[in-house]
Amino acid sequence: MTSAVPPCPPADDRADERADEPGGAPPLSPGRLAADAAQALAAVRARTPLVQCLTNEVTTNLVANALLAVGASPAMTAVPGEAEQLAAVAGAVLANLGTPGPDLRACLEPAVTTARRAGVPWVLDPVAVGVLSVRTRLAEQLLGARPAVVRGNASEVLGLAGLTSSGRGVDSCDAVEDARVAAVRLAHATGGAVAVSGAVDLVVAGDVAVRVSAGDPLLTAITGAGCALGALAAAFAAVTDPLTAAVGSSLVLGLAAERAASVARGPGSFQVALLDELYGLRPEHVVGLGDRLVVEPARTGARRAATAPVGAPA
Ligand SMILES: Nc1ncnc2c1ncn2[C@@H]1O[C@H](COP(=O)(O)OP(=O)(O)O)[C@@H](O)[C@H]1O
Ligand SMILES: Cc1ncsc1CCOP(=O)(O)O
Repeated sequence: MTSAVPPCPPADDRADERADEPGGAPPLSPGRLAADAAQALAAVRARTPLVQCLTNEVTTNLVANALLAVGASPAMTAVPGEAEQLAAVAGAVLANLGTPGPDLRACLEPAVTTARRAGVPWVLDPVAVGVLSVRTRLAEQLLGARPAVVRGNASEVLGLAGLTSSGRGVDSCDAVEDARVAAVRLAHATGGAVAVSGAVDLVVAGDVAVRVSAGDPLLTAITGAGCALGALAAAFAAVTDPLTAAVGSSLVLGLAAERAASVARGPGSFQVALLDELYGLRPEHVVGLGDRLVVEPARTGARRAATAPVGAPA
């Protein structure tokens, strides 16, 4: 593919050091972030942002339904020649590389380039990047159009940053904390947020990192939980800044999953209940979730395992 996307600027290596300097601590508090996330959920419900989804063939239905459940308006449009028309007027664009066939590949670059130029935030979900070569090259090219949010599992984020990963297909075999340095570098290169999903999600934006403890292991027993998270991040990015979008979408999906798991009998009923819980979630359920968040300088704890408990009641 010839690239119309401007090259990604080199990673700001000194940024890693600056994050450790005195005064580098983030001014954000967990309570403030949770309140911002709640406000963003309210804004999604009030404004019904159009989310253009250039996404995979496996999980498109779950992704569309998850977006509808939080109040966004999904459009699964991947027709070469017209994708960029929608990108110019959408609230946000999702670029998910799960099944990057010829049509999707032909749509992605024009759509994200158009979105970038139009000031429309877009989200990159680098499914299986680092494992498979075509999509890895594609993702690297798309990065130049500076996604507001990159959302991937640890192996995908490592692979996208060009670091060694041990992903297996679409699944991660790496620990979230092991992708922290990769997330920091990508966040500095794009100027946006990078969300590494796992038992405890890690969101990095600039010199700030946020660990989000929410979710349930049943999310890993259905296909599309990660895709749904990327889509929710796009819906949130349409109404708020990248950091709040990434943290807010992680909190919302995680909380809905915990509630769904408490009534589910297995993955099938869990998926149905997950949509019900997303639909029923209100800003007042999210506003007090500051205790699920740890805010820290991005490089702090790079060698520490993420051990915050998951599944605690809201
Ligand atoms: N062990 C776990 N416990 C709780 N939540 C999890 C766990 N693993 C993943 N999640 C959640 O599942 C969602 C999808 O993450 P993940 O499985 O890493 O994505 P992917 O499907 O891209 O591999 C995220 O919201 C994440 O927080
Ligand atoms: C199974 C599969 N194969 C190609 S895309 C896809 C969906 C991956 O979805 P998720 O990573 O969100 O579970």
